Amino acid sequence: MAATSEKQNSTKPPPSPSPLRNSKFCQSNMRILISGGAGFIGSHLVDKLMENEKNEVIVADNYFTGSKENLKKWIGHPRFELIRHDVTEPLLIEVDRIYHLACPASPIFYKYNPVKTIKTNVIGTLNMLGLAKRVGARILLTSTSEVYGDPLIHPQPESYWGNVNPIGVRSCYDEGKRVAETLMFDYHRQHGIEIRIARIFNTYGPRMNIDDGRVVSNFIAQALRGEALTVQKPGTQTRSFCYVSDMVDGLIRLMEGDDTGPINIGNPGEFTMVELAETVKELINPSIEIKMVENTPDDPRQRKPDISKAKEVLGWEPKVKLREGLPLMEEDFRLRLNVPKN
Ligand SMILES: NC(=O)c1ccc[n+]([C@@H]2O[C@H](COP(=O)([O-])OP(=O)(O)OC[C@H]3O[C@@H](n4cnc5c(N)ncnc54)[C@H](O)[C@@H]3O)[C@@H](O)[C@H]2O)c1
Ligand SMILES: O=C(O)[C@H]1O[C@H](OP(=O)(O)OP(=O)(O)OC[C@H]2O[C@@H](n3ccc(=O)[nH]c3=O)[C@H](O)[C@@H]2O)[C@H](O)[C@@H](O)[C@@H]1O
Repeated sequence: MAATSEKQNSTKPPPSPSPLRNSKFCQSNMRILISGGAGFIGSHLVDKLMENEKNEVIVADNYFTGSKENLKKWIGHPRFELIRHDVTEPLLIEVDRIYHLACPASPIFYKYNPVKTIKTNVIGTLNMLGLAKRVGARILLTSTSEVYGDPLIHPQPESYWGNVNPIGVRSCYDEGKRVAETLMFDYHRQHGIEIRIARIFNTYGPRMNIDDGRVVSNFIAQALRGEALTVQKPGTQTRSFCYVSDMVDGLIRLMEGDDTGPINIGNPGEFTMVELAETVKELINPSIEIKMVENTPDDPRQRKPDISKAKEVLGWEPKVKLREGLPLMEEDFRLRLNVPKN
């Protein structure tokens, strides 16, 4: 069922930034924390933010699904810092912006330790909001299209409240992110914190873990290893795939814009899993087989973002089509799997 949410403005002014920000020891104009910055999207966000010499970037990550390898070109850089930190514990530092990404994203990994996943989403987000409140930082949460569950409205606008199973095996993630969104708005209304919420739709690109378990990385790795592509039944379920550079551009625009969100950020090009498998086969390895395998419970049957709001409010829309993005990811996977192109 669709429902329209009212714009929920805060009644309080935002807290003032720490006086330390004006101290002579502060060399950058903007000190930015990225929780989960050693992961797939986070490390691309680091690359983009480090291009600006006025930015100082701090990554806090527990390396559950991320790695130092993703950030190796920045380690030792004077404007970059990497901290081994679990967001379920408080973090005391001085920053102006917080991109809060920390959370395993692949279903295999978030279902591996569901209690930890929900703690990461709830306690982790509370800790990041507490930090934002203490230092007067603006905070962006990377929420997910999974807040729409198995959607009954298609494509999904931000006003749709979703169709989520609260006790299913995916709930640690999708209900966890829903609570994280609630916490963001409660801190905004109660304490005047400046918040931004992105609802990210399936994103792919170089640096995804090879055995991450998500569909695009699975298919590319399988095609390169000469293994059959595993389409989970029925294969007619759809997803909309966004290339990572478009995603990073959308996240930065959202952070620096005036709208709290939530705003859908994703590519509206929609494909069935059979169509995706056929495209990967055609582009990477035409001799490969496609085989149907069992699916997991509560797999959403369709997913496509309505991005009217992102276009209007952020002036953002994705540029990279699936057929352009897949070869860029293939190149990276070839290098890491050591499979040269013939
Ligand atoms: N990639 C997508 O398609 C997608 C879609 C929707 C939402 N998102 C969201 O975007 C964010 C990044 O996703 P990603 O694809 O880069 O995933 P990823 O798994 O590559 O990155 C997540 C990062 O968070 C870190 N992490 C996990 N738990 C942590 C904890 N308790 N403390 C500190 N660090 C922790 C991991 O080690 C990893 O570096 C996540 O919040 C995810 O929910 C991603
Ligand atoms: O974009 C989102 O909001 C969410 O999307 C994904 O969740 P999901 O769409 O289930 O991602 P995949 O595991 O890549 O599955 C996509 C589809 O591919 C299918 N699949 C997966 C793997 C595979 O080998 N074969 C296959 O057919 C699945 O059944 C599913 O229908 C992400 O993993 C979440 O982190 C993210 O929040």
